[in-house]
Amino acid sequence: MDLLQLDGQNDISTRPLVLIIDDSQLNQRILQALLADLADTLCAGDGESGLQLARSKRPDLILLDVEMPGMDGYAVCRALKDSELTAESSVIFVTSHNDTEHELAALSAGAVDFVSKPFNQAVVRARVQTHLTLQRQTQFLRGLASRDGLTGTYNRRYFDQQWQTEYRRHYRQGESLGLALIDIDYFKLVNDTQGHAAGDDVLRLVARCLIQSLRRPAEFIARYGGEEFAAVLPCCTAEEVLATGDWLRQQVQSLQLPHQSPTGLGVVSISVGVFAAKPSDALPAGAYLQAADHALYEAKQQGRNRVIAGASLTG
Ligand SMILES: Nc1nc2c(ncn2[C@@H]2O[C@H](COP(=O)(O)OP(=O)(O)OP(=O)(O)O)[C@@H](O)[C@H]2O)c(=O)[nH]1
Repeated sequence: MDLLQLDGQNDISTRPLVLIIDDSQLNQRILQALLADLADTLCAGDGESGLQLARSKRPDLILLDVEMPGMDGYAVCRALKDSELTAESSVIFVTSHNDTEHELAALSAGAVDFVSKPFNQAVVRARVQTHLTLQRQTQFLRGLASRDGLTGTYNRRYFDQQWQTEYRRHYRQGESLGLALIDIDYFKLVNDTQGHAAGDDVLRLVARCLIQSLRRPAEFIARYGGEEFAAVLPCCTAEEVLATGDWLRQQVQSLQLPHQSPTGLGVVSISVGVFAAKPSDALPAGAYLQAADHALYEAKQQGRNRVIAGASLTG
């Protein structure tokens, strides 16, 4: 299995989804029929319900009418582009206005294209097809840019961004957020005794095992440094983070990868430092990293192949 797809991210094999926001049911039906073989479609009859559907279904492309009761198409487009959840959906305006002024207004609101009504069906299909292809290519490149080339886990840059996002989300929702820092024990000895290529293989196998061992969809693994990984564990209590850390430790040990480490264990093992708490002003995002890192250091000091829970150094 491709590591890029192990956790369900960047899966470009599914059919694209197009959301049609138009107050005319006739237009909705015509567009749905027109796109039936290109994409799955969803319809909304006004801006507000269109926004709600866009947030929950994350369509690849949105065909957006301008004149609608309540929010007009430009306001809907700006709201889509302002939200992290919907900004990546491409928007094509489908409107009875066909002058330059409206075309410019559509593009400056964040749309990628503009089609005038009455529309030529072949042209609408061709434009939708073009933007779906571009959208898929962008998703694929974005996926590659956030991955570590050797192990297929998320990379440090993605971790740094996503950690801040998760921290803010948990702060708003008053939920406990968990973090595990994971380091392969005596990894230098793998390189020294078995060679650098074998070291790379161990990194790949441990990474794959960590990814496959996570059990909840929003959890993810990132390569944090050379032989160090981070597990981000949303909505996770102090008790749960300790249990997850130990589960990961057991899973790596059960791979039974041969290793002549001074522990005498004979197989590759990991040490894990964990920390979980509700975010607060006294506990900024960086404090979790400090606490988990300190705990990881303790796990190494106490003999490795173990999990230690950190205490907040600031709170
Ligand atoms: N093969 C390989 N080795 C790497 C990679 N990145 C870092 N390393 C090696 O990982 C080793 C890490 O060694 P140390 O930090 O000394 O720690 P350790 O041997 O794992 O020992 P402890 O962490 O104290 O248990 C170094 O020798 C690095 O060269 C990589 O991508 N591939």
